[in-house]
Amino acid sequence: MDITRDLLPTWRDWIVENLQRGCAPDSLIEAMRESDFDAPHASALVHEFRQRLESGEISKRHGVQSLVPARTAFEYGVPRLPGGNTIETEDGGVCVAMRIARPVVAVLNGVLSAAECDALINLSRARLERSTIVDPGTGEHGVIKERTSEGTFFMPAENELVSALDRRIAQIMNCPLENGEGLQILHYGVGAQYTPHFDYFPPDQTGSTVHLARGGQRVSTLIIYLNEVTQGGGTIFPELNLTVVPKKGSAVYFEYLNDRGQVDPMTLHGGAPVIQGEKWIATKWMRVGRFE
Ligand SMILES: O=C(O)CCC(=O)C(=O)O
Ligand SMILES: [Fe+2]
Repeated sequence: MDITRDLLPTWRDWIVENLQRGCAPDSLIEAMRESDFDAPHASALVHEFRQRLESGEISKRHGVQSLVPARTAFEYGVPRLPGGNTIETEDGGVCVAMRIARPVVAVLNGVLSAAECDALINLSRARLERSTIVDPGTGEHGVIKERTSEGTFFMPAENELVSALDRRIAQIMNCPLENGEGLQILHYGVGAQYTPHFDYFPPDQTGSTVHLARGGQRVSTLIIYLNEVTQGGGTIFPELNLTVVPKKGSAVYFEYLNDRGQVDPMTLHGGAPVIQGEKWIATKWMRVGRFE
């Protein structure tokens, strides 16, 4: 029996694409397990696609020729994130606690004060809604079980605090202010998580077109922790075996679009389940052009 017969095309493409770009099969199986595949099934699927890719059979049977030619590897240029141990902003500076060069990831301390974190949480509480994701096929927003947080967006310059923070964040991320999407606040209760994903819009997928029309591809992400989580809730980077532990006012930064328009799959990341306590974050996504 063909074990791939009942698999959704989005999962099929996801497995094929990730195998082609050299992801470890175990990290795919792990991500699938977190999306409620049972382990033997996930493992069988990944190994089946691996064999089909190796034998060259996959393009004939699944019609995914566009995925089959080897992608040119992501080329790292000069990081967009400023160098140095601190990053200056108009109202102070933030400390770089840790940097990785490939992919470009950094942990930053002192991005927000404790009072600013509390103010953002208080402003958001009353307007939280269940978070959605963009369906790669249709481009529509939908609620899925892989993302169980609640959130809200602030419009640019919606209030004085948001204006000041947006300016500071743009300086840290070294991008024009107007390229930023509205600051997003997320809240995760016990058990809530966001399984590993990319923040960029998958270049090959039709659903991306509508999003790319507004400001182009995403360039970089800043996730700011607004509180401390008693247990769990770290930001995980499965390709790097890295977990960033939430610390109030600190942030994790990563960038994934180069000058050639390539996106960096090593920035796969997610929010691990909150085991005890709750988790509040503010996320900023920068676009390559003006976001309107
Ligand atoms: O919750 C986290 O730590 C990750 C959030 C995230 O990946 C996102 O909002 O895109
Ligand atoms: Fe993300």
